[in-house]
Amino acid sequence: MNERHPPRLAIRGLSKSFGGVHALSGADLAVMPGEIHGLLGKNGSGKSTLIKILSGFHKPDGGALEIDGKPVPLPIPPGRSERIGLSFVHQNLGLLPEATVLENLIAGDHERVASWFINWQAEAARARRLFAEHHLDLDPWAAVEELTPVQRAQLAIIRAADRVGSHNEQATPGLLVLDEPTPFLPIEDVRELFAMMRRLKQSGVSIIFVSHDIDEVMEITDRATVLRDGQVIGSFETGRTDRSEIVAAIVGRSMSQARLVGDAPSGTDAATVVKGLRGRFVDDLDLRVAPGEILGLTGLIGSGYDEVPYLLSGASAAIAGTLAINGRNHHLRHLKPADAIAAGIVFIPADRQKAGLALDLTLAENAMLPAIVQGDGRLRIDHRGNRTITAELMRRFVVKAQSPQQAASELSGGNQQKLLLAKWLRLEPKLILLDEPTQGIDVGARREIYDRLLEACARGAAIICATSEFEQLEMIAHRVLVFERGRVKAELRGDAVAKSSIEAACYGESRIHASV
Ligand SMILES: Nc1ncnc2c1ncn2[C@@H]1O[C@H](COP(=O)(O)OP(=O)(O)OP(=O)(O)O)[C@@H](O)[C@H]1O
Repeated sequence: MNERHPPRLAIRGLSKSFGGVHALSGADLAVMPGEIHGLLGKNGSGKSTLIKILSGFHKPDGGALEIDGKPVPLPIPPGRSERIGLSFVHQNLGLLPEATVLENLIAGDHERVASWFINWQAEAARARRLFAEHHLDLDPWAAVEELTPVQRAQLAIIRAADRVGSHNEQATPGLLVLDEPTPFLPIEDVRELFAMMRRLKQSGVSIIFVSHDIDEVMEITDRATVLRDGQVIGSFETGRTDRSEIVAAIVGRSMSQARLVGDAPSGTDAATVVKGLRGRFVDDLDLRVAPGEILGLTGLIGSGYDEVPYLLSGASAAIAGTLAINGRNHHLRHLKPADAIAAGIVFIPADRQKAGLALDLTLAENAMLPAIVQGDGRLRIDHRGNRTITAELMRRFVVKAQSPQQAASELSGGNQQKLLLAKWLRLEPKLILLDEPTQGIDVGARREIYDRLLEACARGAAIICATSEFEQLEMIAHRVLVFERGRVKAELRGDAVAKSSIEAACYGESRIHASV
């Protein structure tokens, strides 16, 4: 980080309202050359709004921007970002899966593809040099859909760095904005990305790293800025700041990370029982979960734990296996999602935008959908009643939105996730299947989600939660199954459900059954 230069990026008094909502109020932010700067804040705190102003998507109501000490007029015209030294990698990475690595690298780079003729061999040689410089093992001719998730993230980041490096009119290495690039990546891959970010930093690139993962922010950033309700609460040197201080700044109060559940409920009379489950990754799995119990499933990537909720809900076809719930036995090969819902099973997938919500519909319409599926097929919709119920769900699940009639697409990512949970828990299901339930949810709202899940348990629901977040399991799981190669490698219960022992079980070699 170079302290003598003017900030790579300086924002002063940036504001933006949507209707009556102050998404951003007078926000200040400074990022130095070669600095990795975290941007933290609760769901709906204004992070995306700030970034969308920088990318030229939103026109701010007021505020000033300087890059490398020079004023830049706002709004930024669409398509100008790279020329002023800014480049963006959003969570979906913006890659074309069917195209090659090389095509993705130059797609949309108008200066490179403006001529009549693209010299593919020369472009491939250039790409190879670029990848070698950044220690990346990428084949320019490989299809992006064949890359691993971390390679895709690396490609998106290197493309952004390359663009800003070559098009920036100020000839500096520029600033990259990485908007939650890691949530679907396992820890080993996150480390690989961090190594790449450190190398970019060494070459003078500045990075804004948006994340809900406080541990990641503490590990990779030099400083971090916290937004709350559209206002900057403060900027911290992460190496010198306590984690709990940052959490308190995010949520506005101190938060305990203590375990929220006690012993698993006793008595298994009415348990959900799965036998002989086989899928693409899961191999001959037996499990049972009692009413009122939260069973966590975890493991390293590819271990198969995250396939289980899809197989038990009919979202993916099982090869074999049975599920007994409520005294009825279901053959999982033939189970359809509608059968699962009728049997009292709900599934909340990780990919809320593609698989969870109808983004063009309103919040109330989204909240109503499961009730239609569950109903008798006759469409008698009580819109007014539904709006009232939705308003109540919004209050209970702390969904920050203007009204039940707002489009789901206008909600911040975390608020979309809370809406998704509200919509399914409204059915008071017997078995709740979750895949990464708090992805993109801020630390304060997580606690509220956990409380809603614990309420569902108290009512007698059983929960199966697949997650790579060990801390989450420590807080809410009565019992944890750790997977390896599609099979259960370790079972942890009671006080043995701790972040450290889950980590040890994932990375350890032997089969362990720890319980207290
Ligand atoms: N296009 C829009 N129309 C109306 N309101 C909006 C729009 N975009 C954002 N908002 C509102 O502005 C506020 C800030 O939202 P923003 O998306 O910036 O939050 P965020 O910090 O990125 O949240 P998350 O972590 O959940 O993604 C929220 O109250 C959101 O509902």
